[in-house]
Amino acid sequence: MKKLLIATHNEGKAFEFKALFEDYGITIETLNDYPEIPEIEETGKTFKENAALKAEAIANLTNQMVISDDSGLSVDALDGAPGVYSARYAGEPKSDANNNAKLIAELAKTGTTNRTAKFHCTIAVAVPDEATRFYEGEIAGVITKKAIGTAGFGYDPYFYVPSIGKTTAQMTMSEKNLISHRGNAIKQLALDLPNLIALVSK
Ligand SMILES: O=c1[nH]c(=O)c2ncn([C@@H]3O[C@H](COP(=O)(O)OP(=O)(O)OP(=O)(O)O)[C@@H](O)[C@H]3O)c2[nH]1
Ligand SMILES: [Mg+2]
Repeated sequence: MKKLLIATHNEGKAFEFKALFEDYGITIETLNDYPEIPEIEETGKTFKENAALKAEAIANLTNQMVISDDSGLSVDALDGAPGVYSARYAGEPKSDANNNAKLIAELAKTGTTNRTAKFHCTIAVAVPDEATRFYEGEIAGVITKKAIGTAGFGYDPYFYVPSIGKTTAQMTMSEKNLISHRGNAIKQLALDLPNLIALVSK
């Protein structure tokens, strides 16, 4: 297994996957390398449902093992929002800047001092005619009032990790990958790598 297709258009995720899989000698392709593949609608109500939708559709279209990532931010004071709508919280077309502005406005509206949140990531691995496998990861944090840091993507400038003393946008990619929801999900996947390699070489 030298090349793996990640069913994503998100360059921020793709960068993190590339760095994480490099350590295993695996090269990553994304949907940006396959412009002919149509957009898969994320109609699921959970990260797991959406991750399955994306991985299974693309595995069936390309007849190969495909990995997907469905992830997002859940804010306690907003009853778990933006959750599965994280990428399109402020509507289409997707915009990190508009999503962050809405997040800060919605939190301010509640008048609460509780700014705890978590990032969640579900990775799905689909192979045609096989049961899809899932790997999950989370990281806890606190939403800042102002943007801090310029690295990463999405909500990173507003996601402060108390145990590290930085937002995820102040971390290098390897620092973030060591502790992040995506890094933690990939650690679970890595534990299962022998089974995945057996699946793909069937
Ligand atoms: O600051 C962040 N740091 C992260 O590490 C992170 N991981 C996820 N997110 C947010 O959650 C959405 C995923 O939604 P999502 O899983 O549907 O992905 P997406 O639509 O961006 O791409 P695709 O993989 O579906 O093509 C993203 O767009 C972001 O807003 C993150 N924000
Ligand atoms: Mg998406």
